[in-house]
Amino acid sequence: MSQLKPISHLDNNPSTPGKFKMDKSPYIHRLRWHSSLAKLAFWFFIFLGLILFFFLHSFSSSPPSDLSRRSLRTSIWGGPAWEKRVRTSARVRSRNGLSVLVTGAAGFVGTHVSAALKRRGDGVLGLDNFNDYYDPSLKRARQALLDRTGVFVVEGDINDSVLLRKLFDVVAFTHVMHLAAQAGVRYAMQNPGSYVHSNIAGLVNVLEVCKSANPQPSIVWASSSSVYGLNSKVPFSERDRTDQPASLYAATKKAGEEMAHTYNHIYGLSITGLRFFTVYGPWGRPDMAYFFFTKDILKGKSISIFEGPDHGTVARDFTYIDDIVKGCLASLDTAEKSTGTGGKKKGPAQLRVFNLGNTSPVPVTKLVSILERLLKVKANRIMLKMPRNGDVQFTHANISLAQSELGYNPTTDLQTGLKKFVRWYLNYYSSNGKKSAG
Ligand SMILES: O=C(O)[C@H]1O[C@H](OP(=O)(O)OP(=O)(O)OC[C@H]2O[C@@H](n3ccc(=O)[nH]c3=O)[C@H](O)[C@@H]2O)[C@H](O)[C@@H](O)[C@@H]1O
Repeated sequence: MSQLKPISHLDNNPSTPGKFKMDKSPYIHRLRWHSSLAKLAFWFFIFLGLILFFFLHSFSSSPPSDLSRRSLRTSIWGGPAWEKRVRTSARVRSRNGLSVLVTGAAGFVGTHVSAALKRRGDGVLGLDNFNDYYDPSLKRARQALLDRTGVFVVEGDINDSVLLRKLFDVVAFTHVMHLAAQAGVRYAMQNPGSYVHSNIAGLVNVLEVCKSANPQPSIVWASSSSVYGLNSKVPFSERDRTDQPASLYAATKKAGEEMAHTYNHIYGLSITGLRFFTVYGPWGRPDMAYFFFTKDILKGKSISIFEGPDHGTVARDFTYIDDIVKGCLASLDTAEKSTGTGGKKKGPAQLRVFNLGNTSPVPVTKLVSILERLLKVKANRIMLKMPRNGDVQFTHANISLAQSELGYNPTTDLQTGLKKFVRWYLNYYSSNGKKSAG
């Protein structure tokens, strides 16, 4: 009997030394057949028990890693009403408008870019997984803001290729503004897997879906000034070396730029990478220094300010969000069409990388002084030697390429931008006293 074959095969396998000494009478044979079955069942249940144990254990360990939190998250989507919302949100309302899928739409830059696109009549659909890297209630508040402007944010992960393909089935997006990422330089030491999950696997998934979409969209995505790493030539130009990342975060962004090259080369995807320089402003990210310095100064808590070797200045080319948004929109507007169809390249396609910075680095000590003045509270400063945590001592953007190709021209200095941030912060966190900055 064919069913017996695997068993007899198992029987011939000398897994226990005594097995082959047994009598081969039919009765004994049946007994042996039953005992093998019982053994199989026994080991099967032990195996099942072990799987169950590890499964439950991974749930109960606290706190769960960011990666596990992400992968456990399920999104609810689909159905005619959902598709209608998707279509309505992505509908273009101006002549020659774009139809843009914005990933990371409930993030800091994603919210501002989505709102700006919608305001000028482009079709916008958001996608965000609402992970809890920082307070998700802030992301929900941004979502509510977008909802009021007519942007629907679908809850889902960029690694979910079924969802992404579905979105492209429903809407023929002309552009993808890919901003979903695991951000933060220092957190990469705590949760490296989350960077691989979002910035490597997630990006590949987005590129895979875009390459097979018909028509292929043009892609603009967020790289980072951190790719310059240990580069000491200032200001940082797109032509400078970027092969010495100082953090895993930077390494994943650099890897993203290389993968962009590959997808452009093989599939004809039009891709533009934007190296953002320390973006700040209203609705910002609570994991960034200007944000948690504000919170801690107001609470009377001490703040650690990093300094370089020999008390060297640590400085950043802080860039205001409105300037970044202009750079993002200009990148979308100047993006050429992808050239592939059916997953095949038909001709050379555009591949670009731009610095989007402010061109005027400011020491972190000066940032703190501005905050003190705006908040009318003296900070309790603790000067600390910069820990080896992925930080670099300074950043400074050369923006001449973005100026000539995109017409990018940042106009907001740190004092002006922080004033707007502080106004937003006080208003957002003081309203009814319920919210807290974490
Ligand atoms: O430009 C970029 O590409 C990057 O900008 C920021 O990274 P970073 O410039 O390190 O911004 P913050 O984390 O806000 O730090 C700003 C400055 O404050 C300093 N710092 C930070 C934390 C702290 O406790 N003390 C302190 O002095 C840092 O060394 C840095 O010089 C973002 O967090 C990254 O996601 C982004 O990719």
